[in-house]
Amino acid sequence: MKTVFSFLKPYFLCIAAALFFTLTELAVELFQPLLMAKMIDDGIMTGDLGAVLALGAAMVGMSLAAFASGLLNSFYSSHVSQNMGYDMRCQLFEKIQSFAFANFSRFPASSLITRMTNDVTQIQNTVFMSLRIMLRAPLLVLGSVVMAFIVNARLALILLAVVPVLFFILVWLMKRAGKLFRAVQEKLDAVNSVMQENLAGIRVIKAFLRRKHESDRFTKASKNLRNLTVSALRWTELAMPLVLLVMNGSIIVILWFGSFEVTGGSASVGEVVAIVNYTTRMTGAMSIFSMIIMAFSRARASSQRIADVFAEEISLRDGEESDSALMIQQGTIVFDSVSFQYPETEVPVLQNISFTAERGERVAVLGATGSGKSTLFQLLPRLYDVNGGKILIDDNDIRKMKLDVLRKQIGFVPQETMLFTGTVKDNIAWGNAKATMEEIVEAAVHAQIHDTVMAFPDQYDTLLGQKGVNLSGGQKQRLAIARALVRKPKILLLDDSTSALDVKTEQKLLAALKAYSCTTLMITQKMSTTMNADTILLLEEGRLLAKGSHKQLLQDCALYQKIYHSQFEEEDSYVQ
Ligand SMILES: Nc1ncnc2c1ncn2[C@@H]1O[C@H](COP(=O)(O)OP(=O)(O)OP(=O)(O)O)[C@@H](O)[C@H]1O
Repeated sequence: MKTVFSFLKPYFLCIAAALFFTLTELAVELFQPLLMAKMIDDGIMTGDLGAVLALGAAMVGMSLAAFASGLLNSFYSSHVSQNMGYDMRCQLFEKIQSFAFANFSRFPASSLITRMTNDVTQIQNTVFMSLRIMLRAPLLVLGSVVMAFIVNARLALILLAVVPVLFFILVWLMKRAGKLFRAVQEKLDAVNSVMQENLAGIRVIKAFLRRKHESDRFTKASKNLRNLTVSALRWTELAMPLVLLVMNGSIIVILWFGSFEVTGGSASVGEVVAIVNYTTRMTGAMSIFSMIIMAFSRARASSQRIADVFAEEISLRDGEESDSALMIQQGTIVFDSVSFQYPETEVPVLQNISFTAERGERVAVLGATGSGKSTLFQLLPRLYDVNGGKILIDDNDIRKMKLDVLRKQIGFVPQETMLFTGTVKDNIAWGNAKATMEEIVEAAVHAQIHDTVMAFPDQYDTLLGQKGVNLSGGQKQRLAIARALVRKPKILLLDDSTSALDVKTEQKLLAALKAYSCTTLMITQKMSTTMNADTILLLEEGRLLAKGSHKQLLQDCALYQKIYHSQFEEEDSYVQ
């Protein structure tokens, strides 16, 4: 719970106010039975109407004070819990944003979503309850025992014997349930994960008629969640009946001994009534306490899960040089004996890759599927760091550059196009928040999407659905390219980003890119694209098999010749 306490620190004064009003409310509650006893013994038993009225008026006044204190306590409790939850979510979001790709392999997206939503809510609810009633419950129990001693010490001894035993049983239950609730939250992650995959892949699921299969997967995950929650709740639900049994038993014992005390003259009727009243209040408080145990044990588990995210060490260090000399001026890229393997795998994905891409050069990256092309691209904006060798941009090792500086000047169009809910304009400007409308249109024109956008009913204000569902594959790709171009990048990375474009549109797009004089690396499978590149890198199983111009490779590289002939023969056979 250390994490929760650190988030509560800024609200120290509000917490103090909430506790103050809890104590006021509690003081009134504890004095009420005392006044009642006095009213019975000094007013009702003696027939003194004046005393009854005076004590009655005092009781009404105190009840109003308790009401006002309760309201103010609620106000401060919700202020603290909601703001603390807000702070926690914002800081979690910031932390997750700073995660490197390797960190995400330890925290799947579904689990991070549960942590940011459900886990924070569990903590918020518990903080609210704690400030509102949790403190009140143990204090009411303690206060009741003390007041019972003031009223009649002999009868109060019964309570003193019962309360500690009950308290230890409740704490034991809480610890046991806590472990189970951590597992419950993990099962909730699993349900969210299935749900997330289903929503993202709904088209494939329908197309492959896999609804039944997916329903079964969801049912299985939900059943696991239900079963574990039920076993966790069994422990916590044991608490309430246990409290009621023990406390009601205590009342019977108090009445039994009380009757002897009253007969023997060592206790008054009012005293016995007051002690029974305190015991009833304690029963209520203990019942609330047992209910809160469930929330508390769950919040402990949630707090640990949130602490795990905060404790996660970011596996990618930001460069320390803020020197403007380390800005990208030219965009010359040097890969110097670069090797790389993913953190979770044993096998190197790239081995000893060396090449240079001069300013404004167009480099085509070619290779079989799984040969490491996308991985090579991900190393440039430092989505991962190299394991061996180094990457230089304008002679600066990219690990020394500030991540912001580096990424700002790279236009990256990943293989899987990612668009956001919003307008076409918003989606292009996403690449450069400061872009003017002219710059947005200019980028769209160069990306060959402007005419298509102008044909939409609302043109640049046309709303795109989630992930751009209302666009074709080629339209999405061109919008993603426009988003990269609006940054006016020094380096442009196109990861198979023109695969859905016809040859004519692709050629127009490549010609338009000349206006940017950026160094362009493009992964492609199309010979028509490769032929126009200044340099071609041919990858095979993570190694750089050949590099050179189309002419050179066609002369010297057997694999390149094979790819070339296979594609052109294929095209010829289509023509025939
Ligand atoms: N996040 C990852 N974690 C572990 N291994 C990965 C990860 N991403 C890719 N790989 C592995 O790295 C190798 C290279 O993958 P990469 O995506 O770079 O290939 P590619 O040449 O771009 O393939 P394609 O043309 O199919 O996109 C593959 O064997 C792949 O299984």
